[in-house]
Amino acid sequence: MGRTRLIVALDTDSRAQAEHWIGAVGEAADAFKLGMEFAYAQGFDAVREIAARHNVFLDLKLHDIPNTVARGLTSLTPLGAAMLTVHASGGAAMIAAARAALEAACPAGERPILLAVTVLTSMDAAALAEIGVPASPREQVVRLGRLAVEAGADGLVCSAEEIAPLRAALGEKPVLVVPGIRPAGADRQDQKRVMTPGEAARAGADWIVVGRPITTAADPGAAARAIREELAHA
Ligand SMILES: O=c1ccn([C@@H]2O[C@H](COP(=O)(O)O)[C@@H](O)[C@H]2O)c(=O)[nH]1
Repeated sequence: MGRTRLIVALDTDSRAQAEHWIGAVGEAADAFKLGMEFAYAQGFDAVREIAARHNVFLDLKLHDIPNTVARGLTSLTPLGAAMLTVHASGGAAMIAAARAALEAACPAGERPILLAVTVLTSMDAAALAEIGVPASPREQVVRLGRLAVEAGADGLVCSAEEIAPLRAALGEKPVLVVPGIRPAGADRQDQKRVMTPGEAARAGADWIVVGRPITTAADPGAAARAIREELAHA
């Protein structure tokens, strides 16, 4: 097995569906992602219960003024998630406040990994231009990635296309978590910046995040195991 680990995104509003996917995928997943859809529908007790049994990436993408993000993260830490997200575009002060809040809320060495989402993998250059950003996704990801890591983020969420430029700019230390993963021939759906699991692994992803290619498969367990095989042989 290479260094790249698999996070399966449990994008559902149903606890029963999430538990079914967890059971089907089993040890093929290194972690499970819970996001807005699950947390808003099922509440944080359900998140806590799953995090007590599994490695959980709680992807709520906080984006607000520094004080509000800091206090929000403080409230999330008792849930036991291993990784939490904020938007890098919230700025350096917000990210620094997020890091300080996690350090204050958790014993040394036990805090969740703080990840900053750079440019959503559903966005291309045209989508960035629409919001007034006259840069390529690659340029914007490196700009925001540098800002976030210098402000205290432990890692970044980016597409596989930006792994090499981020490593060149920031070295090996930041944890790179990579959604926008599609097995060869799979539908991109709303994702714009995509690569296959093997390509992302060869590019140096620490983690890949895969949702619908696994959860909508006829056999989610087999789909997850096939991705693990691809990672192992990358
Ligand atoms: O830039 C981002 C940040 C987060 N995500 C999340 O990853 C999964 C991807 O799901 P797929 O079904 O494999 O497309 C999903 O939970 C997103 O919220 C992302 O895609 N891009």
